[in-house]
Amino acid sequence: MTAETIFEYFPNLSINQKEQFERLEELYKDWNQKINVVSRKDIDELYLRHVLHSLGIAKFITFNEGSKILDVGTGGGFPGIPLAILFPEAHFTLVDSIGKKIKVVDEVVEGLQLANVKTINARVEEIPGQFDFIVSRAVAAMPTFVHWVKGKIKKESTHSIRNGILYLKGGDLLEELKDYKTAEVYKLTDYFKEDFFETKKMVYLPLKFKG
Ligand SMILES: C[S@@+](CC[C@H](N)C(=O)[O-])C[C@H]1O[C@@H](n2cnc3c(N)ncnc32)[C@H](O)[C@@H]1O
Repeated sequence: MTAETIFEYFPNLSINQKEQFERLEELYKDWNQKINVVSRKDIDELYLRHVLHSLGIAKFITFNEGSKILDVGTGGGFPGIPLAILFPEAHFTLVDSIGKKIKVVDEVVEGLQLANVKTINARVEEIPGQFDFIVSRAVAAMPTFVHWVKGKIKKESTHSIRNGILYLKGGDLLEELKDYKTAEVYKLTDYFKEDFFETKKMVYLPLKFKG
């Protein structure tokens, strides 16, 4: 898959956004050679496994101008970087506890001149601030994750849905979500036709969840 597929799924991109998506491959390849943060296979299929997967969140919600989004355990910048390209008017904070991962993210942010991204090298439990939405992929089981972030979600919403967590997850979520009656699960195959998404889901957990 190339950046062209991203443009087909998201047809209203500006020239600048298209260029940013196109540059991602080169930037990640360069930086991954110096500091290995993304597996070889994942780098070869960057647009499918990382970029399009991250953008599953954007098929569910459009982030407003000025809204504040926290990406917890961003690793090499996913889902935060693709979402920050797509929503240049929203503010993204990308946090990870591993310094070398944040170093790669910083280089990609600089390479793309992404003005709406701030990075923090810390455990999420330690950072201050409140956000409209918390996004994440593949970081911790839901109860642990909720425990980390529940004080970090703003009560007042500027979106048409309640503020909360948007979490990209795979596998059987029944057990993990059994205590979260308000959780909504979306299949990414409803948005994207590639086989890769067959096991991929997104969980929306609105504020005022139990946990
Ligand atoms: C499996 S990786 C996923 C990275 C990225 N979200 C992705 O999907 O490509 C999990 C990441 O979460 C980070 N992490 C785990 N616990 C964390 C915490 N409490 N605060 C911040 N980052 C954390 C790890 O350092 C690691 O980079």
